[in-house]
Amino acid sequence: MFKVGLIGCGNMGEAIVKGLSRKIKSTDIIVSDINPERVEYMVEKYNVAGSSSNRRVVENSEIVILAVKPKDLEETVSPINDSFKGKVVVSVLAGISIPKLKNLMKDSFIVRAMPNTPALVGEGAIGVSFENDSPEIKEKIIDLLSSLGTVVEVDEKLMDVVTGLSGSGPAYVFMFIEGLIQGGIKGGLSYNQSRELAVQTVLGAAKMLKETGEHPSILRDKVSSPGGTTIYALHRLEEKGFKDAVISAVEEATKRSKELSK
Ligand SMILES: NC(=O)C1=CN([C@@H]2O[C@H](COP(=O)(O)OP(=O)(O)OC[C@H]3O[C@@H](n4cnc5c(N)ncnc54)[C@H](O)[C@@H]3O)[C@@H](O)[C@H]2O)C=CC1
Ligand SMILES: O=C(O)[C@@H]1CCC=N1
Repeated sequence: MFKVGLIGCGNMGEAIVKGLSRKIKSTDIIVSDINPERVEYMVEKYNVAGSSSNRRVVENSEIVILAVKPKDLEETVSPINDSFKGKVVVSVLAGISIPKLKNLMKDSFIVRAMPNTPALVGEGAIGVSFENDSPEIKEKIIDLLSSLGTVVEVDEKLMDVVTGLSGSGPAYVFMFIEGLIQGGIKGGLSYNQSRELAVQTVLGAAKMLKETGEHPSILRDKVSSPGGTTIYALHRLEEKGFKDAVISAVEEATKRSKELSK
């Protein structure tokens, strides 16, 4: 019996497997995908077990992680729904509610998680909701998911916001970093110099927030010397509606997650 079976070896599935292999032996993980090349790649790269059969993955695993796209959920689960009996199923599918999952896999325990791709380097942000308050299962799943990064339990009603904030959030940060890099290049730095400086600036700022617990506005003020460069840049960002754009981005992704759940 494998500790974890994962169905769907795409971007998120790979990040999850990479993250989990920090906590459990890769030989305790089995994966499947309709694309045999993805299974082969995962077996080669992460030394996990692989199968062409979703049923085999489910029947031979204690915990089953679903990492297919929302549109593929029914065709993935319906043909093998009897195999989920007695299993703990962790779904990472955006917008798919616990009741909807329970309806498809009646005799299993449903966990809904919203990770993000930094799970690949063990620095993910993972929102998690449980179908009920079973302490044993909660402890086991939170311990397992903690290998992917920081786990935050939320009421399932807020899972769409988690998706909009941290599920999709890495993409917003990548776009911001791209802008920093292009700003550096515009000023004459090489791509590599700009990339190095931009990535470390974002990493450093996030680490400061994490370690000081300070409000972002306090740390932002500490950079803004009176009459200096930063306040001019911040004024420009306000003129361009930077913060409003970020808030709207989270709102739009949240809205889309709600639409996916219809
Ligand atoms: N990419 C991300 O940053 C995040 C994705 N998610 C969720 O993770 C899920 C997967 O997203 P991605 O990895 O980005 O998509 P993806 O398209 O990269 O991966 C999905 C995989 O599922 C496989 N698949 C499709 N139907 C299947 C079936 N019937 N049986 C077995 N495998 C099947 C596909 O071949 C593909 O490899 C989605 O539900 C998404 O909402 C959640 C958080 C973050
Ligand atoms: O874009 C998506 O639908 C998935 C869910 C959160 C991040 N990627």
